[in-house]
Amino acid sequence: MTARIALIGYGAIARELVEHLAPEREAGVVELAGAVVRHPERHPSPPGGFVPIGEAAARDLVVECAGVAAARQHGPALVAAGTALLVTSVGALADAEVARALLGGPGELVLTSGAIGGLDLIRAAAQAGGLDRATITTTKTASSLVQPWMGAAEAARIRGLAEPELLFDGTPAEAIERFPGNVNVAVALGIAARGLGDIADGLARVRVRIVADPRTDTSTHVIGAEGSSGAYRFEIGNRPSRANPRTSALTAQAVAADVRAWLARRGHGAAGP
Ligand SMILES: NC(=O)C1=CN([C@@H]2O[C@H](COP(=O)(O)OP(=O)(O)OC[C@H]3O[C@@H](n4cnc5c(N)ncnc54)[C@H](O)[C@@H]3O)[C@@H](O)[C@H]2O)C=CC1
Ligand SMILES: O=C([O-])CC(=O)C(=O)O
Repeated sequence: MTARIALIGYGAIARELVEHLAPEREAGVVELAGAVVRHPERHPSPPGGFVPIGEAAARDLVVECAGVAAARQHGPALVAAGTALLVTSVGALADAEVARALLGGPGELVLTSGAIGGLDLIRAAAQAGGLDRATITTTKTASSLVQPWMGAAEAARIRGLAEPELLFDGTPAEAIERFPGNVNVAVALGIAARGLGDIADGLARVRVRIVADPRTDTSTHVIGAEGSSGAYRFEIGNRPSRANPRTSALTAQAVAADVRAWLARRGHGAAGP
């Protein structure tokens, strides 16, 4: 049986996902059946063409790869309509009301680990009460951290940095509001660290640092965690996406793996463990 999948967003992640899913499309396991975007005229044509969100809701799976604001705008109604939703902009769940709606069903919600890893360990330790605190230090090229809310002078200063600079040190909720396209991974870490409690409990255990590095060509996430389960450190050095330097290329690869796991769960095809 063919699974019909719609995309929200048709930027770097969505287009790379289309390429990664070529084997499943050729085998007839997946049909990419349209993309929802705000400005079709600014995009190349996606497989299945541009569709309104109401049409996307009728697909077997909707994959959001459009941003935190788009996930908050469209996600709750899709899940309420019973549509399965795979969210890339995991930072959307830093808002408690949005998180409640997304986790409340009846549609299935899948959250990607995206540009990081090690969340299985963090989840297991936290659920056992063995994780007290975690940190994530995200380092990216200076220009990829410039945000629309920064003044022109601040943006130019960051683009012109000669040395690495700490741009942010605080909570995941604050980090995702200020850098929505850069630190969804910090909220994903907080969700894994929730243990058996609320997402807010997990987010409260995480401290986020964002570093602009004018000399790097890698997007790095260094995760530390500790508690009675042990002390852990993961260092992830990702190649940035060619199409969007804010985004690690691993993200679309992770989403493709999530789609394959979802297909296997729904009996649409085989996926390895
Ligand atoms: N979980 C993770 O590890 C990661 C998550 N992300 C998330 O994925 C998002 C997308 O990343 P990219 O593909 O690199 O961005 P991009 O900027 O290349 O593409 C974004 C696409 O979404 C569309 N879009 C924006 N707002 C929309 C809306 N309200 N409704 C419909 N379409 C809308 C844009 O027109 C564009 O087609 C990021 O903004 C970020 O939130 C990105 C990297 C890693
Ligand atoms: O792709 C990355 O390295 C991380 C990222 O942008 C995000 O989490 O939003």
